[in-house]
Amino acid sequence: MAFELILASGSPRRKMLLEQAGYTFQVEVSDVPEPEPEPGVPAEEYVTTLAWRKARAVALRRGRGWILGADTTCTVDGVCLNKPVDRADAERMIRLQEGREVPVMTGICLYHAETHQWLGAVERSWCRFRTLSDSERTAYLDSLAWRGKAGAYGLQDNDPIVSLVSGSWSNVVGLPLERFQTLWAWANALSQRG
Ligand SMILES: Cc1cn([C@H]2C[C@H](O)[C@@H](COP(=O)(O)OP(=O)(O)OP(=O)(O)O)O2)c(=O)[nH]c1=O
Repeated sequence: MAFELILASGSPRRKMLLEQAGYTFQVEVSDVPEPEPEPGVPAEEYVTTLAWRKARAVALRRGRGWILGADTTCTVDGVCLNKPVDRADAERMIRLQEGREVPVMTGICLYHAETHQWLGAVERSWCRFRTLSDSERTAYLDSLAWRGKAGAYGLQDNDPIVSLVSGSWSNVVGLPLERFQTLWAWANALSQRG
């Protein structure tokens, strides 16, 4: 028997990934605040904490089912690059990443609304950002393709400015499907045990 799954996310990429992987689920956006990490907080801890908060917020509202929260960030020299707030912020992020290999982390949390049991995981992949000419950078910023995406880019957009070097593709795009599959199997086993 499959248990109820709710995706606590407004990310169209997370919904797409979960649908393409064949899961049946509903969507309810958490809308929890996403403050920048405190100095010294490792990116892994930051994304897993936010994933937990997103899942828990929806769990407390709904009161039943398994709730999936996730959070994605890119890091450069330990600094998290989240979703750019505007064009200048996107440019700052792109300049920081150009010519470098950048780790991308997604934390996920499955939170059971009835028992308050939860399972968490974090995945890391590496992307390479090409060095851009001034006109390429301007054209990219003009395209607005950076909007709503951590690190100001979308690997799924197949733009040659970014390529996957190692690790999971789905992790970069917002949901590490391999990790999720394992957590979901655990969640189902927990629910079956009662
Ligand atoms: C690095 C990268 C991120 N992203 C996206 C995935 C996430 O939607 C977003 C990171 O922001 P998040 O804060 O993780 O997620 P979100 O605000 O979009 O959705 P919610 O909090 O409701 O779950 O960046 C891509 O689509 N492609 C990429 O290559």
